Amino acid sequence: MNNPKDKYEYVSSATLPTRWGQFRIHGFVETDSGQEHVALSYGEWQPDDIVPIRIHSECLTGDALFSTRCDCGFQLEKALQNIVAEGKGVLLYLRQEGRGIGLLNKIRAYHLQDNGMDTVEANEHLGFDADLRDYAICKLMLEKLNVKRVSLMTNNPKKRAALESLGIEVVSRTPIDHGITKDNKGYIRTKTEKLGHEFDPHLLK
Ligand SMILES: Nc1nc2c(ncn2[C@@H]2O[C@H](COP(=O)(O)OP(=O)(O)OP(=O)(O)O)[C@@H](O)[C@H]2O)c(=O)[nH]1
Ligand SMILES: [Zn+2]
Repeated sequence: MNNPKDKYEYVSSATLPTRWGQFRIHGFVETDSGQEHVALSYGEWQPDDIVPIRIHSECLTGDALFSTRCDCGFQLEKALQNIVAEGKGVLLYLRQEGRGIGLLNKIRAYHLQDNGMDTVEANEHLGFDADLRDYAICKLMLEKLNVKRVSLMTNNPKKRAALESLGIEVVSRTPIDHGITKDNKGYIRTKTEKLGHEFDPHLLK
């Protein structure tokens, strides 16, 4: 069981019609923990083509409950729209809620932020690192979908570095700066200052 490939398994695929077009959904599981992840794919490509992709970290509040406290829901929608507009692409939806601390701990962290801490201070106050995410499963997901070269939609340089360390060629990065609101500007500023995210400073004024 030391082979990292044994840690993750592909399970099944199906069609997934969405508001923007007809995707396919592919299910994967982490064998030790039972944690489930999905990939959405759209269109077709050859193995050497550059495929637009987004790695999206689960955010129940933003993705499903319409929260404007972060930019996740807006980015998710924009990523799917971009993929359809490009005619092909992949969204890796990783179940790493709250940058890996889980939903209820994220609510604890939000509570601390309601009382003045920033997103990094709140994680640390709860005894967590600022960002606990692991991207290793992306390798199996992209292999399964025949993707070797990508253009990556993100503002987070750690995602680019993680893919490159897994042997994926990141040919370019596309900023995804949709969904900056009065409710999340401070949060996004902290991401820029403390977590290394790249945002156009004019958007954060
Ligand atoms: N612990 C914690 N997690 C948060 C908080 N706000 C959002 N998240 C989680 O952060 C993750 C998204 O990370 P972001 O930093 O917004 O963006 P990113 O994925 O690093 O980078 P992009 O690709 O540019 O979107 C999701 O899992 C959210 O649930 C917070 O205040 N505390
Ligand atoms: Zn979010």
